Parts: sequence; structure tokens; C-alpha cells
Amino acid sequence: MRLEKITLRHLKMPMKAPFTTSFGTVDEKELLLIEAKDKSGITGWGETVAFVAPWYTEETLKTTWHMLQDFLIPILLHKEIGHPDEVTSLFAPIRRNCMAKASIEGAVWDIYAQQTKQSLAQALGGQKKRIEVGVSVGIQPSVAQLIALIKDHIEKGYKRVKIKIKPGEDVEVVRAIRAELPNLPLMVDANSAYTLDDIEILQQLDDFNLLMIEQPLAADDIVDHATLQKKLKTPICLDESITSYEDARRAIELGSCGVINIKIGRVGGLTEAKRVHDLCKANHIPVWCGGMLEAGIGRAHNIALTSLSHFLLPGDTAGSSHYWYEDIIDPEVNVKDGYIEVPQSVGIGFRPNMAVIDKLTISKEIYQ
Ligand SMILES: O=C(O)CCC(=O)C1=CC=C[C@@H](O)[C@@H]1C(=O)O
Ligand SMILES: [Mg+2]
Repeated sequence: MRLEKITLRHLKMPMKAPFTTSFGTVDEKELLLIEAKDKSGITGWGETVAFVAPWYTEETLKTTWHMLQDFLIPILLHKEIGHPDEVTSLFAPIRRNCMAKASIEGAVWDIYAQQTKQSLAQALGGQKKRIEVGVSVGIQPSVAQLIALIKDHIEKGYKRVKIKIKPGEDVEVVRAIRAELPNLPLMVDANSAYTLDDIEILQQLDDFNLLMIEQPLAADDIVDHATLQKKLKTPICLDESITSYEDARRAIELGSCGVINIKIGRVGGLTEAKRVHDLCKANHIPVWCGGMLEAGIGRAHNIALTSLSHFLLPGDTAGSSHYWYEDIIDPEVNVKDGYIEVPQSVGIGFRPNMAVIDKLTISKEIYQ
């Protein structure tokens, strides 16, 4: 394939319910949509997942735009590409900036799937016809409200619930949930809010039969996580710490985790995500697909990736209506009894809804 025209659109999407973490609240998601046109006329779509502020990783919406415009688009435009895996090598001289890289690499994978007349899931080697999904719940004003919201999600069929914890809002919150919902598949995500000095608190969490504790320690750490994992029965799941295959290999070798959350944007694209999946499979480390409050295009890519065989745990890919008044794809992502059907039609399996996209676009740039 050869990309001849790339359109970047900056979208602002109001969220149905604000998502609050220890770093702040997202009540409006901003994202870039990448529409890449191949010389044959096929169009592929990608989406950036970086937030406006750099609290999850160092990338932001503006840094992704800068990287795409000044480095990544010039590398790919008018270049002959045989297979999407080549994009990873072409981008190798550019350090990190994984979310920027992943967004345009996703569009290349979409074109490749259409050219080879397969669904994106098939192109990636995915076998599953449906995927199991859970839901991630942000911080709520009170524990009673949190429990009410969790019950609402269980009724909707979600297969597991993830809550956010931070020092001062951890053991007692989990205890209160367990008192009412002793058998709920439950996990906690700390987004690096603790250090090894908090080991006693983290050990108390061992008593609540949690599926896992996600990213308790620093985002750039795998050594302290290995120390902590030896002292916990509950598996540690690494999120922020894993930005590549090499990070995953080292973490597995050190025993830093029992589970890995794969986010396409965090590891730099679908090719790298698949490599991390394959490595974890060979090492019997279960994986699941994390979420970044994606709109429909990013959500479609997550669904295709999750169809790979070693995604053994429910992911954070909840349905479109959980986040959006109107999603940017047609049909929207629908969750039924905790499952999403993996589309079997060619490409990502969802059509971009241009009427909604145009309505939400606040600026647009064309590169050719
Ligand atoms: O997309 C979703 O529903 C999952 C959202 C979610 O839990 C997260 C998204 C982005 C940063 C974090 O707050 C958190 C995570 O760390 O996984
Ligand atoms: Mg996380």
C-alpha cells in the first residue's frame, strides 16, 4: 500500500458521565481521528488515546498532533508499505511517543485488512467470535454511590468491575463493596498511587479475593513491583509500566506481575500489542485489553485485538452508550450479557458516522 492523503481531525466529545481518577476528571474527551487514504482508494481509520493533560503517560493530545504532523506522517506518506508490521520498524528511530505511533499504525492495519479482504480481527490472527467485557468505574462522591453504580453495571451484564483506589480510599472501600457483593469479580487500579512504604495497606487488600491489583507502584518501575508481588497472593497487573515487548519481557523475567493489561496506544500499536500478547501466552501470563475512554474507532481496534486467544480476562471495552450520547461509528458498540460480538466483515467492521464526526470536529488538517 501507499498512503496518498491523510486527514487529521480534532474532535471534542461530551461524555455522558464524567470519569474521575486521583488526577482529575474527564468530562469531555478530545481526540484526533486519522483518516488515511491508500493509492487504491481504500480508507483506514485510527484514533489517538492521549488525554489533554499528561497524567496517565507523558503524551498529550497536542504532543500526538505534533508527532504525527512533523515526524510520523512524513515518514509514511507516499512510502510503499508491504505489511503493517513494517510501520513499527519505520517508526523505530523515533523514541517513545507510543500513542501517536499507534494511532496512524491502526489506520494502516485497517487498510491492510480491507485490502486482504479480512476483518481486522482475522488480519491480527484473532479467533474469538465474541469477547467478554468488564467496566471501569471512576471515583464516586461516596461509597454508597459507588456501590449503587456497581450494582447497576452488574445488572447490565458486565463480567467484572474495576474500581480506582488511592491512599485513604482503599481497604475500607473494598471492605464495604465485599460486604454487599462477596462474589463480584472485582479488581482495583491504583494508577501508581503507592510506594513500598505502603506495603501493609496493600497486603490488607489480599484478604478480599480481588482478581488483581493494577499498577500499585510507580509507572516506570518493575523492580519494586517484583518485591511487592513476592509479598502478595493477589496478582499484580501492570499497566503504565509496560510500554513495549521489552518492558513485558523484563517484567516477566523479574516476576513483577501475574497479569498484564495491554493498551494498544501505550505500547505503540497493534503489531507491538500482538507481540506482547504472544510473549505473555508463551509465559502463561494472562492478559486483558485496557481502555482509554475511546470513541468508536479506538473501541473497534480494541475489540479486534481482544479476539486473540490469550485475552483470558474481561477487558475495559464497555459499550458505546456507557460513555457517549452518540458514538462516531455505525453501528455503535453494543454489549449484551457482558459480551461484544467481534465483527466478521472486512476492516474494523464499523462504519465511521460522518454526520457525527463532522458535528464534533473542531479543526481539520489535510496532508498529501
Ligand atoms: O476506557 C475505560 O473505560 C477505562 C478507563 C480506565 O480505567 C483508565 C483510563 C485511563 C487512565 C486510567 O484512569 C485508567 C487506567 O489506568 O486503566
Ligand atoms: Mg490502569
